[in-house]
Amino acid sequence: MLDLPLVARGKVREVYDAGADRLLLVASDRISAYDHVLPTPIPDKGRVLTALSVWWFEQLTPVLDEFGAGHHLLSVTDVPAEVAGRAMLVRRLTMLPVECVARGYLSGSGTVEYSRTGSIRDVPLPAGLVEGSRLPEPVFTPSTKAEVGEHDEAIDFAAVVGLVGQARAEELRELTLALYRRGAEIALDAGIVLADTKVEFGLSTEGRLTLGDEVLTPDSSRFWPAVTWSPGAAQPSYDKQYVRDWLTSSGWDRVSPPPELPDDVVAATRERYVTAYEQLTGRRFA
Ligand SMILES: Nc1ncnc(-c2cnn(Cc3cccc(F)c3)c2)c1Cl
Repeated sequence: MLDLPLVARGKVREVYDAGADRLLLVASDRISAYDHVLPTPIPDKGRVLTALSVWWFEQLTPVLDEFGAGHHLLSVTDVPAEVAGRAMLVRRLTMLPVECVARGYLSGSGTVEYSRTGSIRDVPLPAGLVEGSRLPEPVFTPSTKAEVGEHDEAIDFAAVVGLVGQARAEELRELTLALYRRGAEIALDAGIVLADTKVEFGLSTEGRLTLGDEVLTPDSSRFWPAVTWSPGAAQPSYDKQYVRDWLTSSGWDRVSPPPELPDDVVAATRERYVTAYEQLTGRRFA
């Protein structure tokens, strides 16, 4: 354990107080599936997802610049040795109470909402869309942060205005959609469909809108292999499908504590994370 005060613990990540208006975001090798954290770690998952976040911060800086916004990353080397490579030293922000989600494809809760209302939030959609369909335009589908372990609660744009004011709400929507569009374009060039993503923003001590948290990772986004994309059914997850399929085949009831993963599923899943990183960034994962 790090000798820093723990600020927050998620399913697969922790946040520590690094003093002087700084935090340490640590990504573990834990993997979650069907809302359960599995007992078997995926070696290097934390390091791959941290390296991917760092790379996305670099790729998305031009978009942030357009909006006069910044990002919170300070360093990945100025971190304790025991978490080297899987920790980000970041500026402490005053986080805005909105989970900013952009969807470019219909899936999960989006499909449920669409099948009930023919739209997603306040955005009417054409008829005939199915699970996995690409949306005519990406849609901003915000939610409020739930307590740890709970699901985020979908909210509409008016509720975002209520939380952060009209101008800030419009800024969050436009910036979230711009970041998603740029990320989806880069990902598709690398053979990965970025179906949706969740980003979080905060205000820096100077009051500047700042992109926080992790960015465009397979844990904060739906990654689908482009080659298997076929609307009409649930799309296979780029990184978690081996785990999901094995858990289903194991007979696990999805309620009792999940079973250990076999070595071959662990190895194949590790390879998916490494391959996603190398395909997206064009860099070898060390
Ligand atoms: N730059 C920032 N300033 C202030 N607060 C945060 C912050 C706090 N929590 N989270 C979400 C989270 C990230 C990882 C592990 C968790 F358990 C929870 C983000 C950040 Cl990133």
